[in-house]
Amino acid sequence: MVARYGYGDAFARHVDNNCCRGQGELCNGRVLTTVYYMQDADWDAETDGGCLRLFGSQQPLGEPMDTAATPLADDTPARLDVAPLMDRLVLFLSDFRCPHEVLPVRRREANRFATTIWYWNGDIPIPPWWQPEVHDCQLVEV
Ligand SMILES: O=C(O)CCC(=O)C(=O)O
Ligand SMILES: [Fe+2]
Repeated sequence: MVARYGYGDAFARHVDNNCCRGQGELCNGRVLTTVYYMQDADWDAETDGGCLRLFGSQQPLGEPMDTAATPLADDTPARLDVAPLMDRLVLFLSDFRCPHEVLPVRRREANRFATTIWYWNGDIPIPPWWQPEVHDCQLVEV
């Protein structure tokens, strides 16, 4: 998936696969998330925003898992802000262990481009409720 975030765009905190150790109603089979950033090389995260913010696990590790769809806790502190710098590749686990969000883009006229590829567990069928979302399908000149 290629995504373009313009001025003010953000992506609220979420996990890419709301799943606990392969179990749970909302499992969608995603195992590993890879994000590759492609915007202008002069992107300055301090002024332009758009960082990928990574949080700690949404459930304690090493304890019995609640495999029901788990609400995203909003009280765990951010672990790391990753600047979406040109040519940077970020990999993280898709499940409950890696909640994340995209902070708002703060520069007018800016385009934050990211290509996201999810590595899939082929044993898990794509659930009927999960359909790839199409957001803003304009072609953008770069
Ligand atoms: O663009 C990013 O940094 C992350 C995007 C993301 O979280 C997603 O597409 O699920
Ligand atoms: Fe995500």
